[in-house]
Amino acid sequence: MMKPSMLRSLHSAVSRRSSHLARRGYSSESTPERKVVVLGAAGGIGQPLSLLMKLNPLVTSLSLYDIAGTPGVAADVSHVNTRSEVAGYQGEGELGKALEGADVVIIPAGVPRKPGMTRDDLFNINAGIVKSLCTAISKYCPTALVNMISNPVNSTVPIAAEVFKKAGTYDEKRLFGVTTLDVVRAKTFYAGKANVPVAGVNVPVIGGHAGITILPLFSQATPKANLDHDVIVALTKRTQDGGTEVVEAKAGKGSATLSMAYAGALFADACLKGLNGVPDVVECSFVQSNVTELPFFASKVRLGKNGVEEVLGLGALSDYEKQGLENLKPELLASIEKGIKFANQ
Ligand SMILES: NC(=O)C1=CN([C@@H]2O[C@H](COP(=O)(O)OP(=O)(O)OC[C@H]3O[C@@H](n4cnc5c(N)ncnc54)[C@H](O)[C@@H]3O)[C@@H](O)[C@H]2O)C=CC1
Ligand SMILES: O=C([O-])CC(=O)C(=O)O
Repeated sequence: MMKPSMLRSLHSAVSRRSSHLARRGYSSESTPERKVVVLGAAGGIGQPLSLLMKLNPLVTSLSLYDIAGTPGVAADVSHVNTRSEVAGYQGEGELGKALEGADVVIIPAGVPRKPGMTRDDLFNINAGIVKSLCTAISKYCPTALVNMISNPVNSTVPIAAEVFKKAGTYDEKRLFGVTTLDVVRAKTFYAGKANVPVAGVNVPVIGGHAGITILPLFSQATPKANLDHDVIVALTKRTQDGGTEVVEAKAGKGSATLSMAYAGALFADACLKGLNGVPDVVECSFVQSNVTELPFFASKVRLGKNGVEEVLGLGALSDYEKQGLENLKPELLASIEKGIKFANQ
């Protein structure tokens, strides 16, 4: 029999934990039912991302789809004792069932790079995969928020937009290119150079998601640090080449999967919080935009009940960043136009 004093302290520990979770938007009893779908769930990103989404208390239904291998991943993840129910779907015949009723669809389906390749070299295979998956999304869950991870993001997001436009389901508020890994890297590399605890670091990253189109704004990084210009240049280059650093280290065995799963889970969590009405959820993402003359652009975005609540401006840029912005525009525009052209062929 528990003593009353022990019961009181247990009760206050539980309420401290619940109010802490509620403050972070995680009050599991009161949050609505949310279905999250992972397309490409048996892949290098898909598997750890599925696990991380299983750990998210905002998710009530987790739907794992791939062309092969999903029954095993779903059975495995389903044993984790968290809130969501897990279901695995395999092959095109089950895609509709996988998608029905989705609130958020995360897409890490497609081939990854090998050393010596650019992200654009993935276009020929991944463009077709994304086109067919988005066609299914427009049919089975046209109001879901779509988190596009498949590369080249600078082209796959415009492809998705065109597919949705053709189907009459396009809403620019609901389509996101996931650029969170660029932010994750910029924060990590900056904390190392600035010698500050990484947990408190913020660095916006704008532009797109390939090479020089990735533009971290270290002039806006917090906490402030007086880094020399050559350090900023090196940090910028390392952030832009972060993907290649991993591709080379994996030496033919693919690209970033674990850090990407982490980044994808962070972004999906932000989307869910926005849907649930948590205020002031801001993340960088590649979205339809008019902050520059380009039709799609990554910048800070406020997330809400309809997806994108507001695309935020770029803020003040250093001369170095202004130059980087001008330099990235032709490449980013060409990738966007390539995606639009492909989708309309
Ligand atoms: N946005 C970002 O920051 C990042 C994007 N990526 C990209 O994510 C994609 C996936 O990378 P990995 O997981 O490493 O590749 P992977 O090859 O390990 O996994 C891809 C999965 O997609 C599945 N797939 C292929 N066609 C499909 C279809 N039609 N429907 C459903 N699933 C399908 C495959 O069966 C496989 O399980 C790549 O395009 C990669 O470049 C990777 C890292 C970061
Ligand atoms: O570099 C790649 O091919 C994968 C990717 O997008 C990243 O790691 O940022």
